Amino acid sequence: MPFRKVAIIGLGLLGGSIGLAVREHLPGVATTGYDADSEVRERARELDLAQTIADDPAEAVRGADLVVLCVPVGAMRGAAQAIAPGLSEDAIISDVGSSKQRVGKALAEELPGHHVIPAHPVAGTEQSGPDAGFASLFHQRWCIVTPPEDADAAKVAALVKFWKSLGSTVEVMDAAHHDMVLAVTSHIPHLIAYTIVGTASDLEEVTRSEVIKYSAGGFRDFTRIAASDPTMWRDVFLHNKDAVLEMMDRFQADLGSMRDAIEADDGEAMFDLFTRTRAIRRSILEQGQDDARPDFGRGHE
Ligand SMILES: NC(=O)c1ccc[n+]([C@@H]2O[C@H](COP(=O)([O-])OP(=O)(O)OC[C@H]3O[C@@H](n4cnc5c(N)ncnc54)[C@H](O)[C@@H]3O)[C@@H](O)[C@H]2O)c1
Ligand SMILES: O=C(O)C(=O)C[C@]1(C(=O)O)C=C[C@@H](O)C=C1
Repeated sequence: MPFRKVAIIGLGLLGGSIGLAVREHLPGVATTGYDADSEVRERARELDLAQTIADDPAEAVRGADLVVLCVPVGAMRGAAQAIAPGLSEDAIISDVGSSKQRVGKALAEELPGHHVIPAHPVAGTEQSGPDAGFASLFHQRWCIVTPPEDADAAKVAALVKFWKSLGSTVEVMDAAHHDMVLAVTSHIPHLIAYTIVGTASDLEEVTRSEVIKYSAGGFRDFTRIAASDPTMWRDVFLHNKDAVLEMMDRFQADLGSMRDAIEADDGEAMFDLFTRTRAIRRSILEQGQDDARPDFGRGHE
């Protein structure tokens, strides 16, 4: 492994999981952690999420050859400013943020002359906080690395190797492309879940208790997604605004077409779409990229 010491800034679901995963998969690699919230630091010590938990961000990154920022995307710039005084010259500074263009720009602006290589493990749950982390989170999951054009190839290779060691399949991609793809596959689905659960709870004739009572089926899946962390997702929508708005326009147009099909009793249009979407789900299952993988979901519902 090209790294001797990994510093993790932000010790919630992602940061905690990285700490636990490094201990399991890379036992020779030292870990330090820091979180802006002193209660999270305390809990991280109890849970042993990293070998050392520092009370100061610059102290946490001192001597680290890989620093991974695991804070909400809106907090990345501030976290970069806070670690700057402690960074080694040849350290890689990466992150796990769900949107990449603005995060990459903020990190590059705050850390000129450093090796900034953003990344996004496409792995998570609706849970947050230090108790939510688990070592197998990244198993059989994509991790998308979005290096700037002038990135040092050896440093990119080292980061790719790190994520592979934690069980991920790695793809290197342009940040703008990442943001467009993830807007469709992750950000808009969360927006739809937040909206539909909000709509259901707002409806006067569907009381809150009935929403809970009858949510055993498909609606329950939406409520899981809609329970995701409000700070994280507010930041994602604001930081990937352009791609999210573009995809929302597409989605609204498609929703309008579906409305027209229902109004016109056009069963064929509906049947064709539902057949296509069923095939997509089946191909996802065939590729093994699903919650049905053996070590996922248990104990994290
Ligand atoms: N939750 C997911 O499913 C998921 C999946 C992939 C990527 N991500 C990304 O990972 C990042 C972290 O998400 P999470 O789910 O672990 O959130 P989380 O709420 O579980 O943890 C975030 C932690 O960051 C800390 N923090 C906030 N500002 C800080 C700062 N300036 N310095 C140090 N610590 C700070 C918070 O106190 C909190 O403990 C986000 O950027 C998110 O977009 C999340
Ligand atoms: O499974 C979930 O609960 C998730 O929402 C995980 C999920 C996703 O949309 O796939 C959420 C945000 C991330 O940036 C990566 C993964």
